[in-house]
Amino acid sequence: MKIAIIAHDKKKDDMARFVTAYQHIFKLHQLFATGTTGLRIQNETGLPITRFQSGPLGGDQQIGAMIANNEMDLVIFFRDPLTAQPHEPDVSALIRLCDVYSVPLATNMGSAEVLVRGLMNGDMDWRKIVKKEEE
Ligand SMILES: O=C(CO)COP(=O)(O)O
Repeated sequence: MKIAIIAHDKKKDDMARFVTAYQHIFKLHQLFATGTTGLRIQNETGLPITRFQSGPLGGDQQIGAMIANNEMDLVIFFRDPLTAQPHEPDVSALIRLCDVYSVPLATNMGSAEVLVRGLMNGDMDWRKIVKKEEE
């Protein structure tokens, strides 16, 4: 599965801990991330990650493009709901595209736990069928 990992600055510590805790699962999948989040995760876990631009420089939109092309299976996006982001429209657009394409999205650690455990149990296998139908 292709998984996008994104965290706003105040949530990057949480994301680093989360990916480290579940690296036995993440290492079985293809990881993508916005620039700064990806670098941090790469440095802390050693997992291979395709990194896009930093979020404010277009990284959210690059991940959004993958969603629109049905190339992303799961998005884990630890948003900071207490800090205004200069690229808030990009953040909203990414979340909107997840809803448009029914791509599972976790915006906090509580829901991310459920999705990653679901991934481990094969609950996300329906994505393979969706992708085959598109071919
Ligand atoms: O701003 C972000 C998502 O909206 C995250 O971008 P970085 O991973 O580059 O900090």
